[in-house]
Amino acid sequence: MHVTSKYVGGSASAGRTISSSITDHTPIHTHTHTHTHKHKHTSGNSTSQHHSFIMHSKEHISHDEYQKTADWLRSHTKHRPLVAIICGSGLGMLADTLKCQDSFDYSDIPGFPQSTVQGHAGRLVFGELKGKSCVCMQGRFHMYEGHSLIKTTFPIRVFKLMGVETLIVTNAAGSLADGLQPGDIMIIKDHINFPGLVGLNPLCGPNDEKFGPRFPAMSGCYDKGLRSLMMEIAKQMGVAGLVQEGVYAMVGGPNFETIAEAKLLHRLGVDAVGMSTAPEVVVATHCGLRVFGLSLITNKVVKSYEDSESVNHEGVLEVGRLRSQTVQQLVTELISTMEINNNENTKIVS
Ligand SMILES: O=P(O)(O)O[C@@H]1C[C@H](O)[C@@H](CO)O1
Ligand code: HPA
Repeated sequence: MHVTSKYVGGSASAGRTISSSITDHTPIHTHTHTHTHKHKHTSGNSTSQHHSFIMHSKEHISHDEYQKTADWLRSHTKHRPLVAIICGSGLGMLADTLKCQDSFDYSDIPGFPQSTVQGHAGRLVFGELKGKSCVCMQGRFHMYEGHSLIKTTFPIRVFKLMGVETLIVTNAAGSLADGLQPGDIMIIKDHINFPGLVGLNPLCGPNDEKFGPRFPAMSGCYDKGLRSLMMEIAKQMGVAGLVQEGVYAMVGGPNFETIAEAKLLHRLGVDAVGMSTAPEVVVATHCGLRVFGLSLITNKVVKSYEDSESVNHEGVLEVGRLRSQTVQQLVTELISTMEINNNENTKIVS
């Protein structure tokens, strides 16, 4: 494997003591925060959102509806992306690095849900990363916002219909593993979809065979080749000490874990916990997308009654900002280096 890019700011040596600028490759210490949360207000009808959440298992979006949104986007942008990126909390800046941008507020895209979480801009950005056409979700949808899982994962099938072949998911997550510190980056090796295990699964309801089979396999849903490519890239960048593989667990949120829940997750072998990603990956795998996932560890999950620290969303966003450059460099290099099918979809329509 040959990784060609040069990096600015990475130390030559791997290991936890890598030093660079204070905002980048240094270990990050979290604090107990006492800020109150500010939520974005949207024009969405909260009553109908709540209703659709309750009705999640009966809700159905037809193939035509996904197609309509895909067609609308194709007619409004010259880009024909093969790679889609979902930006996690505090990681939206990745989209700003795209060249030749066409961007759309979610509220302007027919059929798109609205993002309501602070730190999620609510914009779809098309553009080029290292000459490769990409689409980036600056803000994702979470179950706890009141979206049904069908709505939460709506963009994935739209991307599929637009010709996307690879999905890169990023998220902010709390660590259970002793070896994962705030500021570390976890390549997702596998996930535990807690809502899915009890039937809160976007694939519930009538199966659309045009997207995939009724009973899709999920073993190997995080592409092995891309995982090892990312490790190689991290070594080349001199940040291998910040990067390791692990298991992500999705919980429903929006509250962070109790100490008893944290102990349970730890005993189950969960390395990092968050409130997203698994439904997106399930839908992407169902429709045959290749998936790569990355968690930015923003906090340690409190798992001792002696510990007086507590986590909050502002702290999560802060670590996202501090590590955004490293995450951007890693993802950019992954896209630049990975093999992408070179069919007519890669071309920009003039
Ligand atoms: O969208 P992600 O999964 O990155 O967001 C995480 C989980 C919650 O939405 C939020 C908690 O701070 O960050
Ligand atoms: N728990 C759940 N979700 C999260 C966390 C956490 O500690 N940190 C960021 N997202």
